[in-house]
Amino acid sequence: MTAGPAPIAVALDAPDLETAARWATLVTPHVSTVKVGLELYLRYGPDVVASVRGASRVQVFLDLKLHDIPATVAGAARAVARLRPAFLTVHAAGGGAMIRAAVEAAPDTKIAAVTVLTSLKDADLDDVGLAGPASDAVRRLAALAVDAGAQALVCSPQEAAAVRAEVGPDITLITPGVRPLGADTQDQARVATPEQALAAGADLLVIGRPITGAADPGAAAAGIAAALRRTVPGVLPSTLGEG
Ligand SMILES: O=C(O)c1cc(=O)[nH]c(=O)n1[C@@H]1O[C@H](COP(=O)(O)O)[C@@H](O)[C@H]1O
Repeated sequence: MTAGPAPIAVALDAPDLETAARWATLVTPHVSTVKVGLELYLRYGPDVVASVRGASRVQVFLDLKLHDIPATVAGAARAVARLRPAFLTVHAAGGGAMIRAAVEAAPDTKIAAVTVLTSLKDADLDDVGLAGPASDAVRRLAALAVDAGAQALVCSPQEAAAVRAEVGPDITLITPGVRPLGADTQDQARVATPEQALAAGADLLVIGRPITGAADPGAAAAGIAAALRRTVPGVLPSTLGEG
């Protein structure tokens, strides 16, 4: 990997805007992307995107995990498209027509289809009506989403290599469930280290609490970025979106 921001999306899952903006300022010298999720967006609305983007050129990943009938998802995607996020998440389980509706409604944003949440383990899949194991369900949903036009996929690093083999090189693979060696997994079930995720073919690693929960989030982000450079030389993110 060359110098420059690392292919990391820092999940700004903060209870208030001041904290999120502070984290964003601290990490943006080191990472390519910041992620705004439901906690911030539902509290502060669309203005939050400009607040965390600040004066930087960091990509904003809008993680709203839309999951509804196609017309409703199209309307929601259209409503946020003007914010020009690099990525917008939808749940792949909403089906092909729903994913296609989002893709058509937000032409300047990569629609990222969430396959199987990284908090679920194989034993949980029965309960939510998915035929497991997780690796099979992820591959099925990944293929469905790409057929429907999704330009990005969200899966755990444990499935990244299999998904890459399934969908080819042009799809942006995004992996949450990333934990540096020895870090607490918290509510994540299917995890791997940042180095393993990148080596498995991920283009963008979503990392939240291991960075934002550190005493110095900027130093934590810089440390993970440096470790990636050391251990995965020559690996460049292939298809990061425009922000
Ligand atoms: O869509 C996501 O970003 C996502 C999908 C998924 O399967 N698992 C998952 O953890 N995420 C998000 O990734 C982030 C992970 O945060 P940490 O567990 O703190 O690193 C959170 O903001 C989640 O909402």
